[in-house]
Order: sequence, then C-alpha cells, then structure tokens
Amino acid sequence: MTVTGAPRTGVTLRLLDKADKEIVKLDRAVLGAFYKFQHDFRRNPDAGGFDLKQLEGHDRLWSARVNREWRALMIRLGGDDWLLVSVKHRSHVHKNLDRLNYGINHITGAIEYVDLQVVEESVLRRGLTPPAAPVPAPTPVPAPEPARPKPSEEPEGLEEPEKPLFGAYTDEELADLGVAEPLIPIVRKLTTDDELLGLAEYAPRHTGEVLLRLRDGASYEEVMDEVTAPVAVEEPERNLDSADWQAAVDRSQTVAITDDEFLQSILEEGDFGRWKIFLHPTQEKLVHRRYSGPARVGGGPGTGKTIVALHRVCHLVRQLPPGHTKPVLFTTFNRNLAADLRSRLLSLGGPDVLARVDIAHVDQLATRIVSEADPGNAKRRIDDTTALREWRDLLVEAGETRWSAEFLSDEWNQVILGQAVASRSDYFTVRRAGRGRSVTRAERVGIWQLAERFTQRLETKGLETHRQVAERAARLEMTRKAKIDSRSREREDRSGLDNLHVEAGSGARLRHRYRHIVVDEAQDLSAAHWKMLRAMAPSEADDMFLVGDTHQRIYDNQVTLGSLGVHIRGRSSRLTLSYRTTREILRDAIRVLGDADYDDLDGDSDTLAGYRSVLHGPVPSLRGARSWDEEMDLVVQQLRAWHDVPRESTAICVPTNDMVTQLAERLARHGITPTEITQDGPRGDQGVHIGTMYRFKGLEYRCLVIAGVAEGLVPRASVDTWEHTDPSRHRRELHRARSLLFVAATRARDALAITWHGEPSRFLAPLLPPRSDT
Ligand SMILES: Nc1ncnc2c1ncn2[C@@H]1O[C@H](COP(=O)(O)OP(=O)(O)OP(=O)(O)O)[C@@H](O)[C@H]1O
Repeated sequence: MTVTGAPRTGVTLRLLDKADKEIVKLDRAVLGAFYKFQHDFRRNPDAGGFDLKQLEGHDRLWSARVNREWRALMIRLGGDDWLLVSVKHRSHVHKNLDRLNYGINHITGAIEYVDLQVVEESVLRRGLTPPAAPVPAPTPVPAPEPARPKPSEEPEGLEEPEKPLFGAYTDEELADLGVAEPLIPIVRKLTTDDELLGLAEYAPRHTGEVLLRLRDGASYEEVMDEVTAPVAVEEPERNLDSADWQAAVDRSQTVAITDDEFLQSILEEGDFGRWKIFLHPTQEKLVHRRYSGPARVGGGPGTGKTIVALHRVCHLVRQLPPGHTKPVLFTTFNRNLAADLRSRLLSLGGPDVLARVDIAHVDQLATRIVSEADPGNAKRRIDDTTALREWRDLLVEAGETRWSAEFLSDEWNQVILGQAVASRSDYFTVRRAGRGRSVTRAERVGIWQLAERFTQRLETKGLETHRQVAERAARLEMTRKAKIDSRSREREDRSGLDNLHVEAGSGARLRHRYRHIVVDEAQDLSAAHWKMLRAMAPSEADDMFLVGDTHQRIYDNQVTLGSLGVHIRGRSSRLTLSYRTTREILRDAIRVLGDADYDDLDGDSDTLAGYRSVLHGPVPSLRGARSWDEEMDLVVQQLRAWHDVPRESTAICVPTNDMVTQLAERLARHGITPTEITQDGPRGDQGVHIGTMYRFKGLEYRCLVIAGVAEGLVPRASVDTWEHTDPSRHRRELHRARSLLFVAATRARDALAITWHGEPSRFLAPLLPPRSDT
C-alpha cells in the first residue's frame, strides 16, 4: 500500500472495547500490516491507498484497506474522529454487509457494534462442541448447582437443552435491561450454557453481563438494580439523541490510539493490560467523580478496587498544579502490597505521575512520623505473638490472676492502642464494642495499671510493637494538626504543601502533609492508622479515597470510621463485577462465607449482593485424604494435572508455616520447584508459590490449591477454646478464619482445588455433599 499526502492534524482514531481482542488474534503478517495502517491513517485518512469508503447501506460504517485481503471497519463519529470496531477479511465484509450492526444502546447510551454473523457462528460452534477449559478441570467435584429458577417456574437445568434459556422474558424486558436489540432474536434461541457463553464472548459487554446474571438466577428486578441501573443514562437523558455520537463515545469503552508504542503495548499485554485502558463504566465514574469529603469504594474480591484506586491516584495527580512535591499519599496495609502499587502506578501513569505520589504502607508511615519526632529511637519492633509472651511473663511476675494474658493483650491492642486512648480518664469512657465481656469502672482502674506496667516493661527492654508505633504516630499527627488548625486558619496557603521528607527538621511553617490520601486494603487498618491518616490531610473535597472489602478482613481491626473523623456517609459505593475469578469459583467462595454479617467500616452492614463474574472455568475440586502425608501427594497430583500452566502462575496456600516447609520439600522431591512467599512477597519468579494464607492478601494466580483445609487447622483448634469462656471472641475468631479462607479462594483466576486430611473444615460444609455420601 502506498500512502501519499502531508500529515494532517486533529485526526483521532479510537479503538472500541473487544476490537483489540480480535486484532490480537490476527496472524503476524496481517498484524504487521495493521500497525502500519493505523500509523498512516492517523497521519492522513485521505491519503491514497486506503480506499476509504462508506459501506453500502450504512450511514456511518466505513471500510479502509489494511492490505490486499484485510479491511479495517470504522464508525465515523464525525469529521476526523474515527472509531475502529473490527478488522475483517474483505470477503467476510462483502458477504455480510447486512449483518454488520451498530448503534447507540438506548439504555446505556454507549456505542455498540455487533457482527451478527460472528455471534451466530460462535453460538453454533459452542453449541456443537464442548468448550475448551482454560486449564485441565480438576478431579471429583460436586455437581454444579443449576441456576436459581425464577419464582413460579420449573427449574431450568443443563439437561433440558431444548428449552430456551430466556423464554421467561419478553423482548421488551430484555431491551429494557440493555441487551443489544439486534441480538435479541439470537438470545431467544439460546438453549445451553455453552451457547450463552459463546454469545457473551462476542456480544457487547453489557449484554453479556445482563444475560449471565439472569442465568445465575437473579430476578429481572435484581438485574435491573445491580447490572443495568448503575450504567444506565440518567432519566432526563433517556430520550437519547441517537445522532449524538460524540456524546455516546464518552459513555463507551474506547481508547484513543495516541502512538504506535501505546497501541503495541495494549495489544501485547493482552488481557493483562486491559485494566489500564478499559475501565468498566461503574469504575470510571468512581475514578473521576468529585467527592465533597472522604469516599469509600467497597466490593468483593477481584472487582477492581485496587485498579480504581490506581486510576484515582493518576486522576488526582493530573489535577495538581505543577510542582515538585508529593501531595498525594497512596497507602496500603503492608510492604509487599505497597511495592506492587508502586510498580503498577508506574506502568499506568509513568514516572511523571509517580514523582508526585508518596507510596508507603501504613506502618512505614507511622515509623517515619515517630522517628521524625524522636530521631534517636532505637527500639526493636516486636509482633503481637511476642508481645503476648511478655504479657504472660508480666502476669506471672505480678501474681495477677484476674485476667488472662490473652484478654489483656486484646484489651491493650484493640481498645487502648486500637482507639488511641491516651489517658486513664479516656479509658473510663471509651467504647469497647465487640469485646464481649464488659468491665466495671474498678476493673478498668486495674487494667489501666497493668497496661502502664506493661508499656514500662517494654520500654525498659527497648521493645515496641507496631501498634504502639501507630498509636504514637496518631497522637503526634493529631497534635500537629491541632497546631496547624489553630495557628494558621486564616493564613493557610492552600496551594503550598510540604511532605514529611521536605519538612523534617527544616523548621518550615507547619502544613498538612498531603492534599489527597488514597488507601487500599482499608478493611485491615486500625483505628490508630485512621486517626494518623485523617490528621495528615486537610478536610476538603477529595481528601480521602478508601477502597477495601470487609469480607476480606483478616486482622482484628474493626473500626467505625465516623468516630475517627473519617466521614464517608453518603459517599460510599460498591463494585460488583469480578474481573478475576470465574463464576464457578466465585459461587463456592461465597458459600464459604455463609450468612455471617459484615460491616461497612462505618457501623452499618455490608453485603456482596450482585457480586458476579462473566468468566467461566472448571468447577473447583474438593478432595480429602486420610493423612497429611497422603494429602501432600494429592497436591503433587494436582500440580501435575496443571503441567501446561506456567509454574509461577500456580500457587499453594496452607494454614501453617510447618506445612509450607513440608510441602516445599515434597514438591522438590518430585521435581517441582517451590518458591516460598515471604513477608516481602514471593522469593523469586520461578516455580510454584507456597505460603500461609495470610501471605495471599492482594495476590492472584491462574491456578491455586488450598491445602490443609481440615478441622483443627481451619479454623485453628485453639479458636474453639473461646466458645464458652468468651463467646464474642469465639465469634470474631471464626469470622476471621472464614474470611481468611474466602480471601485464599478468591486469589484463583481460572482453577481452584481444595484439599484436606481427616475431617474437612466446617467452612467447607456448604460445598460438600451431605455427610452420608462422603
Ligand atoms: N476494568 C478492568 N479491565 C480489565 N481487567 C480488570 C479491570 N478491573 C480489574 N481488572 C483485573 O481484575 C483483577 C482484580 O483487580 P483488583 O486487584 O483491582 O481487584 P480488587 O477488588 O482490589 O481485589 P481484592 O479485593 O481481591 O484485592 C486484576 O487482575 C485486574 O487487572
């Protein structure tokens, strides 16, 4: 192809969501021709050689020559604004001119393109041959549950292929849910799940989401509320001007191709890079909204909370006036997660964005604050287990028997440090919600005295716990904020902000450390962390943006944000579409949670209503063994069955450190390289990752085994010792153990296998057949 003509400015070539998936499948030569085509087209669409023409019978659909055989299909949005929707062989275009369909969806207001021929073929193909599972299906599994039938309807099962899947809905109902209207006649004919999955692959995204949710058993009203309403154009806009393609493009998932490298990176990263460019409309709204104060985004695992937080950080940075400071804090629970945020932010926003963001985990921040105030501090940090040992020793030495070491340790962590209680009089009035046993005023005097002795003991030994540091940092920051507020209310210079590092020791005028704070894994931060963070930014619009899921809380840090000065009421939203896990894994993970209650970080309850996925894979496998030794062999067998999955995309999660060591040895003996996940993340890139459940927070793998899911291990046997002595603590510990298993199960993207030895964990009961069958 010869391209002539001078470059022209103002040409925009956009790519519609899903067109990238088609392009990436083109063979190498055609892909090469396509790269050249898009480069030349962006320079000058009128240059010779493209044979650019409007397709017969279509107002806006144009074709351009990619090479002799292949054509790019584009919607002309107006003037020099083009939307690339497909790249097809020319014979396909000519034969199917009347089957190429595009328009503005009257519910979502987004541009949709459908090649009816392709959709029909994919439905038929799926209908005739079983789909290839992304990974080998693991062995014995309970039968999949049929979708929940609509009330007053016979159950629909996979066994009745002749019955239309969506026979219970009228065309109008489907259209009102936002199903692409040209597809409704095909939807009517679907009779199997495989056909439905085939259609969902090529249909516009929203159509797939609606149909799969209906098929999951959700009612029409539920689908309307959960799937359609969040992306529907507002009522006053309902009378969409179907000619306004420029407005429609803003509501569509598209990306403007800015340069060759950008396009190449989108295509090369494939599914792994899509989070950077195609946000779901519900994610998009959260990223760009202006919030009058702290905002919180919840949602089940894999719904893209971290992705939203990353985009939000970029958005906030792009609104900043030019400068060299870091007015945005991006924080999370631990070092490992913070390192991951840093590399993803760099990949999303590049070095310019990264340069304006301070990324640090909460304990690191607390340590910085404390060191800034007390540079000579050389204390050794100890964890909660070592601290508990110190409590035991103290009680023995003091001859104290009124309270157990565990009780006092919890009281100190959760009430005294947890709520940053600074004085005995504060302790008399502090709320002890969730602590189970109540304590009298006289008892509080005794507990406070012991707490003072305990802190003195640590002081003398040169020790301190992370919680102590967090609490001290919170107090320091709150004092600092009080000074800022009182001293400079009228002379606050809103544009100038200092950071910790800039200001330390400089004697500069006190200012808030950050203008915006974005928090990931918010469910695991303690009250002291929140107090510290709250004091670090002025209370203004867009000050704090928190993402987290209380169903995944695995540390005992329940808080009520409102009481800590972080007022999220009225600014809370939830994401519900999982981009990570398949529908099969998600269904079992939800069953593990049972009907326990979860909070919304602010004293009310949270739910996973509407939590769903459009991804599909094998049903999780469940296998028991007689002994741990036998179970380890099961794990090896499972890994062998996954031989075609890269080892580093496979992981094993177990309840204890000893099991990590033993399993690693067993794998090595069978020639499978193990890589331990340490506190700082996996020790290397190679091999199957192995770690305890706590280490899996924030990670994801294609294939995952959760081993040792047995009574006595999940939950730990010691949890039941609280059953009668402290029922409230017993409940909390069970809750936590359940969440831990839920977090582990939802790390799997394609396949999940759960194993145990002896008696299976009680949390697996909803997944297992009734006892008589086992
Ligand atoms: N809009 C999107 N397009 C493509 N992929 C996405 C999108 N949003 C999220 N993902 C992918 O889904 C997976 C889960 O995303 P993310 O880690 O942000 O979820 P999360 O809600 O924070 O999960 P968790 O609560 O388990 O930590 C990641 O692989 C991410 O890249």
